[in-house]
Amino acid sequence: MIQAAQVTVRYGQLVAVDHVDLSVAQGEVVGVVGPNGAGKTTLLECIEGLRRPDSGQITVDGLHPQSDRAAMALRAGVQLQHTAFPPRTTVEDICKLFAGFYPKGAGYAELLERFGLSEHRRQLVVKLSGGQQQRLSLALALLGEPKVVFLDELTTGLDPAARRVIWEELRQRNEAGLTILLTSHHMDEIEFLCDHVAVLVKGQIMARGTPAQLVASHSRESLEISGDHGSVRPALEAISGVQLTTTGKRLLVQLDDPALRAKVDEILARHESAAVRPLNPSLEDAYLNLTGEQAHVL
Ligand SMILES: Nc1ncnc2c1ncn2[C@@H]1O[C@H](COP(=O)(O)OP(=O)(O)OP(=O)(O)O)[C@@H](O)[C@H]1O
Repeated sequence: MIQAAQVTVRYGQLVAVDHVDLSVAQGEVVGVVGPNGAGKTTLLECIEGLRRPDSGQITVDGLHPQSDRAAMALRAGVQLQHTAFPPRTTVEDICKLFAGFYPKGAGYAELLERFGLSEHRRQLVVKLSGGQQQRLSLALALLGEPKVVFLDELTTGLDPAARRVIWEELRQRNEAGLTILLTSHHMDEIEFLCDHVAVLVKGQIMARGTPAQLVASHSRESLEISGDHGSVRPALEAISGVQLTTTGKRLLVQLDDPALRAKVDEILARHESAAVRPLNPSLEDAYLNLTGEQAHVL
């Protein structure tokens, strides 16, 4: 459905997207994750046809995103990271306007109901809360029953219940064949929705795979120690390959090699005042390890 080959975008001296290859099969859900400024939005804008890359080739369902714009608009739905709505329009006005763009766009009432916006249909769009505007922009992206949607920071600013509704809606549409390319900073969202993930750092893809593959290859065995961890710290620090991070009253212990666990356990057994909890490896751990340099800078 989406083929991007060697896509490069420069803003002056900055290479925001650097020879990126990305392919998304029909019916697949792919997430692009990465630190702020990694180039995710820029890459999506190129695939959506909103920005021309300096070099590289992109096709979406066999179309060229920029030269086949009219045909693209009928097949692809887009939710931008920020959407500016016209100031004097109501929710219903904007839905009617968008519905008019598509042959199958009339059924917006159901989408508004699904996304909890029915009661706001006569309200000015600019008076919606940030989360409500986000839900509206997602409803508008789905209005034309597209074959593929591009969702930039899908649920940023949404309350937990709204996130669940949106995840379920997308999952159902994906099961019915919708292809989804999204960006998100929420690893739980990526794990819930995505078949594949690409990790973008400084414009380059530095890892890709299923969420489970990324967890298996890039997360480290971790333990959390609460209680009296001050006394145990020096002994753990002395083990090469053990990383310690203090988070509030807790000590996070990460092992570069699972074989170090026996040594760590031996030390912990001598310090009974320290309460130990093993942490399940997660996509967030894998992400932080992959983008460690950026996490460190922050
Ligand atoms: N129009 C622009 N002109 C100049 N530089 C830009 C422009 N848009 C983005 N950039 C720069 O390009 C880099 C990539 O930005 P981009 O918005 O694609 O990152 P992102 O991964 O989407 O970030 P975020 O997670 O913060 O949304 C950043 O360093 C940004 O400052």
